[in-house]
Amino acid sequence: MAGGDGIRTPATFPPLQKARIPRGSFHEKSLEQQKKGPSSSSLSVSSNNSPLQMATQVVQPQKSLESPQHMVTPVGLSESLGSRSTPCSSGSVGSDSGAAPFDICKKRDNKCSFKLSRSLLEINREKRREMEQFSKEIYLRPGMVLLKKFLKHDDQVDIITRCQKLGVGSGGFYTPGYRDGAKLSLQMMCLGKNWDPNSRSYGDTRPFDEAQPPSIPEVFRKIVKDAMQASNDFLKKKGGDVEELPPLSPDICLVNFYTISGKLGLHQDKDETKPSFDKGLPVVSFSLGDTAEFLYGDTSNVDKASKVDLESGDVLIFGGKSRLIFHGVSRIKPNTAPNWLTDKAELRPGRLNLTFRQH
Ligand SMILES: O=C(O)CCC(=O)C(=O)O
Ligand SMILES: [Fe+2]
Repeated sequence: MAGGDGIRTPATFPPLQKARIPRGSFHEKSLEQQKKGPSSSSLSVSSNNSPLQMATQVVQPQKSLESPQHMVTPVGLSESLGSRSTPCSSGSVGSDSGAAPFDICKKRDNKCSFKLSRSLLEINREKRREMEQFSKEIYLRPGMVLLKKFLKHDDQVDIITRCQKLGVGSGGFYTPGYRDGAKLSLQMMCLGKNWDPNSRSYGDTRPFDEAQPPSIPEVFRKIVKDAMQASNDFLKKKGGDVEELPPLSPDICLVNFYTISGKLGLHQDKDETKPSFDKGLPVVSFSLGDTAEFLYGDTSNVDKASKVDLESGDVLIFGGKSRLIFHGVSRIKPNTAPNWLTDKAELRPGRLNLTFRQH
């Protein structure tokens, strides 16, 4: 995440425009400006629906969903609009370090879990049916590949379990806050290095509680490596002048948990280093749980963005010519997580996302 004009600082809400916010942040722009697109984007504007995108069912977003008001949850409105309105949100906010840790998994209730749990036979049948839908690769645009259903079932459960444990410990999930009181509609945890949304920079500890981010589990790195390999094998097979992506050795992983009301405004991931960008080192993103409507495009103008669903098990890679693409999550589709996953991993309603980068 991170970055630049838009960083994960989605949107504008009228009262926030007066607040102290970093120059050039997405907060700074008026609603109208955001609809029109940035006046000084670092990327050139181009219309983006290539025939390939159409062929891969990438569709233009519905305008009503992309209203910037939806992308930010100012304090005071969070109870009705933001992630806090759902029963499963209880993470600490910014410097509010006394709050209970946020648990991405449901509390086990022994009394009712017996009655509600589905039979093993049923779960296995569903798992088999899911596995029959083979993984496939989708070329979204130069430098951007979507590996559908790349994460194995057991890996998905393992990733959730590990993130749950890390998330309730030191350096675990919190609601990123801003000095101006606006906060993102998600819970965040950093692995490897801390990304600070206020200064938009990486550090060894997070400023509000001095906690050190947990390290990136080795198994996560291995999956990233396999995904890069699969993506490059696919690009090689495609041939033509399609660029392959340089290998990533991630030292940062940002973990986001979106409740069903979670969102993330269009932004660029541009707080990593120049050598990282110059090499076009990709961002590798894992999706687990409920499906996200993911937007991407050449500007922060939501009306010009393309849209693709990210389902549980999907891995999205954007590097090379797409490394600085604008991207965001316009909504989470409730009740779309596979039943076998919610049964086994007991993930709360919502979506877990991990983005790996190299500083
Ligand atoms: O949730 C996602 O798919 C995107 C997350 C993201 O863009 C970020 O963390 O910077
Ligand atoms: Fe991002």
